[in-house]
Amino acid sequence: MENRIVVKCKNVGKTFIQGKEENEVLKGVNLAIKEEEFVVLFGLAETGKTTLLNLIAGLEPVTEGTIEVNDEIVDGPKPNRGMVYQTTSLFPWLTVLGNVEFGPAVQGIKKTERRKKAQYYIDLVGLSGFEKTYPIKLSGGMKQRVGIARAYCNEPKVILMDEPFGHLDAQTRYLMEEEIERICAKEKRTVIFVTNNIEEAVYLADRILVLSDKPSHIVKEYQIDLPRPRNITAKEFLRLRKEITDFVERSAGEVDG
Ligand SMILES: Nc1ncnc2c1ncn2[C@@H]1O[C@H](COP(=O)(O)OP(=O)(O)OP(=O)(O)O)[C@@H](O)[C@H]1O
Repeated sequence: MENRIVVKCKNVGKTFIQGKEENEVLKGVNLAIKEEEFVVLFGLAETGKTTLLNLIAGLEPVTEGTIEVNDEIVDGPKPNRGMVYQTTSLFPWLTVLGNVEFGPAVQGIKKTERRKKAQYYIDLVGLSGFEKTYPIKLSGGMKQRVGIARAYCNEPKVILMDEPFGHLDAQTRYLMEEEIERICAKEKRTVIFVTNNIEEAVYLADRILVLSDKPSHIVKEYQIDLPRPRNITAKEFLRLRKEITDFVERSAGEVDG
């Protein structure tokens, strides 16, 4: 059976107004993302990837068009959309367990039930044994694991990840890409993942949506049907990586001159 559509953007536009300046960042964005699909938003710097993610999260209002998540118009943040940021803003006064169970606690889920849930996701992200540790004692990669567990623990319909590995060193980044692949295979969710790293995009995505320059819209999409886990040195992987890079550079070049 065809998976149903969970996220829909219809003719979405976003203009920021700062004083007398108007900055039209997105214009005519149309997309449809299926249940359990892993979609990467890819584009050069400042093409509005984070802005689009924030609109889908309901953290910013659209200026034009509509966004629907799970058949509901987005008009503010909701627990059915979980965010994982580049620098994970963990609560420093809470332990790993406290951070992960924070969402369910706010939603009023009883202690035994939310503990069980939190423990499941802590184990899933490979942090068993660190339940009582405070964020200050964790490495960057471990903090991102907590951020992922925290997002999953709300059991959202859609997980939105904004360059979650952008600040990690290369080695940890590779490891976390493998980890997210493993986590997604076990806990199927709809994921929208922002990156400007092409290798990461091809490694993780079921589908890559390429954003144009500002005002941005989706200029191209690539269905990535390579078997998982993917081999970053495989011929087809390298071919796709080059094809997408060439496309993005060519389209940027057309605008530049
Ligand atoms: N809250 C805001 N107020 C005003 N302008 C904003 C705001 N958020 C983003 N912008 C502007 O929107 C444009 C796109 O920024 P955005 O961060 O969405 O791009 P991006 O593709 O995610 O960039 P990068 O890859 O560099 O992180 C930029 O010109 C930025 O200045």
